[in-house]
Amino acid sequence: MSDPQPIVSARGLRKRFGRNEILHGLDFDIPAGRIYGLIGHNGAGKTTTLNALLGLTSCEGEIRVLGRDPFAERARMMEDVAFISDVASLPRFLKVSDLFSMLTAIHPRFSRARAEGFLEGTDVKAHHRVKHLSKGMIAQLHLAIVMAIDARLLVLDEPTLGLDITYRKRFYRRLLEDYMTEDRTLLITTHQVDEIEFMLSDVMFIRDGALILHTPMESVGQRYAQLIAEPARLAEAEALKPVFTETRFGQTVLVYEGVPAETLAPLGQVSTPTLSDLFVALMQRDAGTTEAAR
Ligand SMILES: Nc1ncnc2c1ncn2[C@@H]1O[C@H](COP(=O)(O)OP(=O)(O)OP(=O)(O)O)[C@@H](O)[C@H]1O
Repeated sequence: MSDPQPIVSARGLRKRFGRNEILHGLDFDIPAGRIYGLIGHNGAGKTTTLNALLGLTSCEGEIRVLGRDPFAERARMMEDVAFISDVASLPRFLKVSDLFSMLTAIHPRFSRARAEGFLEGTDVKAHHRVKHLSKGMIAQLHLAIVMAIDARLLVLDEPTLGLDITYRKRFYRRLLEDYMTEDRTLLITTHQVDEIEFMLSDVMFIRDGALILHTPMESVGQRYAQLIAEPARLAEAEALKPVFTETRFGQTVLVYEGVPAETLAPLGQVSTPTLSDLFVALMQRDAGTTEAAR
């Protein structure tokens, strides 16, 4: 059963480092059972947002995770949360078996048997030291640890950094097929938007510390349309006020918000923008013309 209470709830979330305001008052809810992508450029505030909801940094405004204040009740909250930053974050000097012992000691919902079961048939053995594993083997170990933690909220910050495309794809497929249930919620940040688009239920775009898009994936196609304009109809296409225009290989590509596909169809080839196309379009749009989705 999905929980009607949001798993994460933020109101007016602000973060300052000295005189620099990094997060400018974020408002959002993440309901249970959803797979959220938090997407933004370098320095946009993704990690700071994750740190705020993991209780790793104090913030102004209000934030609740699983009904708790993450900063004040971090230990209790983390019993139901799994967080892994990037694959390089595993302690390199430990043997795999020692790592599992450590995790057994520190995480009440870590199942050693499940992690070991997951590694059966891979090249990663209990006696291996992390520092002697290849990046691909580390990815398998990383995934085994993630899958062995029975968490209600799983937070992944650039989880596949440095991995080749095969391992990245495998990582996400196993996560989706073998881990996700309607009682679990996943929040993931990555720069490789195309690779997670297939699994997301919702997306948030963050730019310069502000949410400029927060929407379920199914409504992206209702709100946005992309047009490759026929050259003869370009002036008409531009008159419909695209949010973004770009020339690619001699073709003019325009992205629209709130313009029906039927209106655009006579002017060229219409499609729903991919998440990466939408990201480029909305990130380059003037800051004053964007607005959060809900
Ligand atoms: N401890 C800190 N002290 C001062 N400024 C900081 C600190 N941590 C982050 N920042 C600044 O806050 C801004 C947001 O950083 P953050 O790490 O949240 O971005 P990000 O979206 O995760 O970027 P990336 O994709 O590069 O990881 C950056 O300008 C960064 O320089």
